[in-house]
Amino acid sequence: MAAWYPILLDLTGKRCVVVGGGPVAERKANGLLEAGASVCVVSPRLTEGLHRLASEGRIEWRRREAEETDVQGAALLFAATSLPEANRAMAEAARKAGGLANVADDGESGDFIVPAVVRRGELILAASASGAGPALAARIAGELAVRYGEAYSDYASRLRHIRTIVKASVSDRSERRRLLAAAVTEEALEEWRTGDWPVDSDKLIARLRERAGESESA
Ligand SMILES: C[C@@]1(CC(=O)O)c2cc3[nH]c(cc4nc(cc5[nH]c(cc(n2)[C@H]1CCC(=O)O)[C@@](C)(CC(=O)O)[C@@H]5CCC(=O)O)C(CC(=O)O)=C4CCC(=O)O)c(CCC(=O)O)c3CC(=O)O
Ligand SMILES: NC(=O)C1=CN([C@@H]2O[C@H](COP(=O)(O)OP(=O)(O)OC[C@H]3O[C@@H](n4cnc5c(N)ncnc54)[C@H](O)[C@@H]3O)[C@@H](O)[C@H]2O)C=CC1
Repeated sequence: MAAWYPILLDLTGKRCVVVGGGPVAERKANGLLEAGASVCVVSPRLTEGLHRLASEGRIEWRRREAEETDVQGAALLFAATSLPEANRAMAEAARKAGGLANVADDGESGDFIVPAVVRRGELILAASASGAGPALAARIAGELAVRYGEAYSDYASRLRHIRTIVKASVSDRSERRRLLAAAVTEEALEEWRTGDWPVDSDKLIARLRERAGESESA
């Protein structure tokens, strides 16, 4: 069994080909669109959702059965037809063409599998059971979505700004690490979100030193 390596890919504008037009293909296509990929779906039929995306011009639709040439220029190939042999043949073709393939009916015969994902702006939470139980991955992602609510989207964008200030104002690396650890407690994140904004750099550093000191003496 594979010891899968988790990674976040930048797919902005990159060509990704999904073969198959059922609910599984739709889920993959939607995940790809969220990541800004350029999506092409090859299938004689589409779900209603995929149909809408095609008519809105958000995906390219090749209305026919998949052919090996469909993988040309694809960074990623998602084989999600109902035919295992077609899925395997397309994955093989994608690999030969230098891309990576996902096989929906048999994860192990592809190069990567897709985790269950929760997006909160720049915060991305992913859960995977390595194919042992996709429903478990989905359940855990559902729990993470409750634990890490919409506020985390603001938290992440404020934190990006704060980190830029800390990096520009504190040259000592261990001090930077100490301050940034103090910046990410739930209490601190809520303070950045609800406090006056934008923050004054000197005041922010002073406040972070205070917070770091408090947590160290606690
Ligand atoms: C290996 C993998 C390959 C891949 O697709 O990358 C794969 C393979 C298979 N899935 C199957 C079934 C189901 N898959 C789901 C759901 C999801 N499946 C996803 C990923 C993966 N599925 C990869 C492993 C990831 C991991 O384990 O971490 C998720 C996380 C992400 C996504 O697809 O976007 C998404 C949840 C999204 C969400 O809701 O958050 C449900 C639940 C449901 O539909 O409600 C069921 C029914 C219950 C069950 O069977 O467990 C079957 C049997 C098909 C059959 O019976 O014919 C196979 C084939 C096999 O058995 O290996
Ligand atoms: N990885 C996952 O999360 C899951 C995977 N599966 C597996 O994925 C497969 C697809 O699942 P669903 O979308 O529910 O199936 P589905 O049967 O609803 O859809 C299959 C789609 O493939 C198209 N198709 C069939 N032959 C084709 C070909 N040669 N070229 C291009 N398109 C072709 C059909 O027109 C249809 O749109 C299932 O057979 C199952 O084994 C099922 C559930 C979850």
